[in-house]
Amino acid sequence: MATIAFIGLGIMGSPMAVHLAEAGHDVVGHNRTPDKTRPLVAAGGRAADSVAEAVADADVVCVMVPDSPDVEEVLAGEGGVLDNARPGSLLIDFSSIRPDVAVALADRATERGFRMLDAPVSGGEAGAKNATLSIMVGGDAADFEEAKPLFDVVGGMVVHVGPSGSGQTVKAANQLIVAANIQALSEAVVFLEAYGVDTEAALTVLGGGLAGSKVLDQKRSNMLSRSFEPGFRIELHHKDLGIVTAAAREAGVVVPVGALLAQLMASAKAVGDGGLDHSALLRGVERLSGRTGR
Ligand SMILES: NC(=O)c1ccc[n+]([C@@H]2O[C@H](COP(=O)([O-])OP(=O)(O)OC[C@H]3O[C@@H](n4cnc5c(N)ncnc54)[C@H](O)[C@@H]3O)[C@@H](O)[C@H]2O)c1
Repeated sequence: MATIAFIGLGIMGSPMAVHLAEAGHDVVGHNRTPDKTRPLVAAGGRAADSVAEAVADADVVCVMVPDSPDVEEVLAGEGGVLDNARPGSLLIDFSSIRPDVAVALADRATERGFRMLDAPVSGGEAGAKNATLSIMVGGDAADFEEAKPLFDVVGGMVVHVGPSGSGQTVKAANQLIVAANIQALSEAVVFLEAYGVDTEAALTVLGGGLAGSKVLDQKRSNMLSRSFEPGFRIELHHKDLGIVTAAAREAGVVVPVGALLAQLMASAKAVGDGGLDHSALLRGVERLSGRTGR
């Protein structure tokens, strides 16, 4: 059993760390707001007051924080992982960040004697709670094989997709697909309601055909009941669409739907919806259609 430091115990990190502790690993968690360590401690893990304390004895360091600058701070900032973990230990970044930042951080980690994998996840809060996440892993194949038993504790579909940064590139594609799916579903729901169709019945039959999706299964109740507690915040998905559009531009690939989705999410943030679940893109459809207030 490994000693695992887990930095970032939010919506995703907390249940992931709990699963690792329940699997028998010695998990030491740290979060900027300390009360978030409670579920891990209740599951037999330990809480640390700082990154330095959490990583001091770790064989493996897991990171699950919001954005590229957060991962840079946790790894390379003052009091961070690179200065305080044991060289040789394996660093796994589960956060969704820019692929170029992932590559740069892996290079810095390697220079300091660490090994590093980028391992962003998909499956949402439900996937984290049920340990059924899809995990797309970039980095060295031997390091992936070493980490695979840990990935299997928190994940369902776990795939090594290529060298360092590849996991983040795949995750960017994932976020483009999910956002388009949610926007289309939102538009369909508002459209069906405008015609007075029984939306429950409609989504049930749609779910059995080619329009069926995990997005439909997981987000239909949020949309129909207009309950948008996250889940996955629009502001985080907007961050991911920024990654998609920048990386696509860099590669000379045109992503008009991605660019539009980034604008729609920026509009949602501008009206104060950034902290809501991404299924609240439906509110934007209602606003544009003059159908608010349901
Ligand atoms: N929520 C989802 O459905 C989902 C799904 C897949 C991927 N993701 C990705 O996973 C990552 C985390 O998302 P989340 O929804 O769990 O976010 P979250 O905001 O709920 O959790 C992030 C946690 O990190 C902590 N944190 C931030 N900076 C820190 C630092 N420097 N030191 C210690 N703790 C720090 C925060 O206090 C917070 O508790 C993001 O990159 C997101 O895009 C989220």
